[in-house]
Amino acid sequence: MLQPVVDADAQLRHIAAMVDARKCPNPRVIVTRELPNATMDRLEALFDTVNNRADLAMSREQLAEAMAYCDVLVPTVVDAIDAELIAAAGDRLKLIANFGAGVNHIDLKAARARGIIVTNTPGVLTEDTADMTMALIVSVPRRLAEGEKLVRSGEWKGWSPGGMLGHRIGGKALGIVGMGRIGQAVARRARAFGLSIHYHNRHRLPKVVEAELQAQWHPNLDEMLANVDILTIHTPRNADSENLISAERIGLLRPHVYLINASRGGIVDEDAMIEALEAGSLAGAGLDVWTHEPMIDPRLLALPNVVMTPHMGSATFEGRLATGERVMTNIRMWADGHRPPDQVLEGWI
Ligand SMILES: NC(=O)c1ccc[n+]([C@@H]2O[C@H](COP(=O)([O-])OP(=O)(O)OC[C@H]3O[C@@H](n4cnc5c(N)ncnc54)[C@H](O)[C@@H]3O)[C@@H](O)[C@H]2O)c1
Ligand SMILES: O=C(O)[C@H](O)CO
Repeated sequence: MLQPVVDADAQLRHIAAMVDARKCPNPRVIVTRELPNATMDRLEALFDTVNNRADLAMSREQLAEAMAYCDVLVPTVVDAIDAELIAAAGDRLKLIANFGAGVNHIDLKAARARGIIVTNTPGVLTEDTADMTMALIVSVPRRLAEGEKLVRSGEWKGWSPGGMLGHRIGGKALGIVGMGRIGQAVARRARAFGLSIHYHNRHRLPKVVEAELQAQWHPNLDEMLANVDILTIHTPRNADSENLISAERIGLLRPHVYLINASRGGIVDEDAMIEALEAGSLAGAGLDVWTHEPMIDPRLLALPNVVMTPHMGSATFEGRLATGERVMTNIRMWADGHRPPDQVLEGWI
């Protein structure tokens, strides 16, 4: 008779002990930046939390100190959690529960090498960011910022047939690069504005979703770029999307095209985009994110056909509270010994 290779009871005891070891009933949580009061209060009620109650990002030294003494770090997009900081983190640090969807400021590979789980907050910011993107899609061709500036200047002389003419968006072709949550939410809005939807994504969407969005898949990004009137970017910034909209690809866009980016700086070659705008080979841009945030290339400030917002795509009171809840769910699930629902893995985001 075959003998079992391992004693099943012993194996179960071993698994139970491992789960217990992972349970962390009252983890020390350090939050790097002031969050909504309700979120900070709940974090303090639920965990052994140290909130940074200042609306100032931590210095690198403060981050290193925090990472030496906590079980869970709650950073935001402005905290560069690079390989060096992760390598120097204390043994206690087991979870980085990011307050936000994008995690390009965290070195996922280095975190995995140290056995540190990283989570984000997908879904709760989707509609707000799509609203802001849609606002940029409308604002740039219709010259909203220029019009607002004219009224404020006191220089407006009244209505005229040729005054403030822009371009209609209805009937135009919208190209969406990155058709995930936000890309799809933008597509829904854009359909209502009469735009036709074209998309390029790492994976093709299920036929039923394509049908609902009336979206046409373009496996070849270059081919899509050469045929759209408005281009909007919604991929995360990752190894594959870095400089995805390169100088060469900007060169494929027709001169009447508007480029919108509410995803991340670094995906679009900002220098090449500015040169195209200055040369008139790109009609305009709507930008919520920047290559060197919060520094803005001064050449952009001089361009009237660029609408600029300060990384505020997800900035709603409701969205911030929901983001906080998502962070707490991830911490609670992890502390109870489960896999947190929003774990992100390098190569999957
Ligand atoms: N401006 C803001 O305030 C704000 C707010 C929220 C999110 N964001 C940004 O938006 C990004 C997208 O968020 P989401 O919730 O839609 O993410 P998501 O994961 O739901 O969707 C991303 C999509 O991009 C695709 N993708 C990834 N890399 C690609 C590549 N190289 N080429 C083509 N497709 C690629 C993925 O397959 C996925 O379908 C976030 O990562 C974040 O950087 C910005
Ligand atoms: O990615 C996000 O959630 C926003 O850009 C803020 O981090």
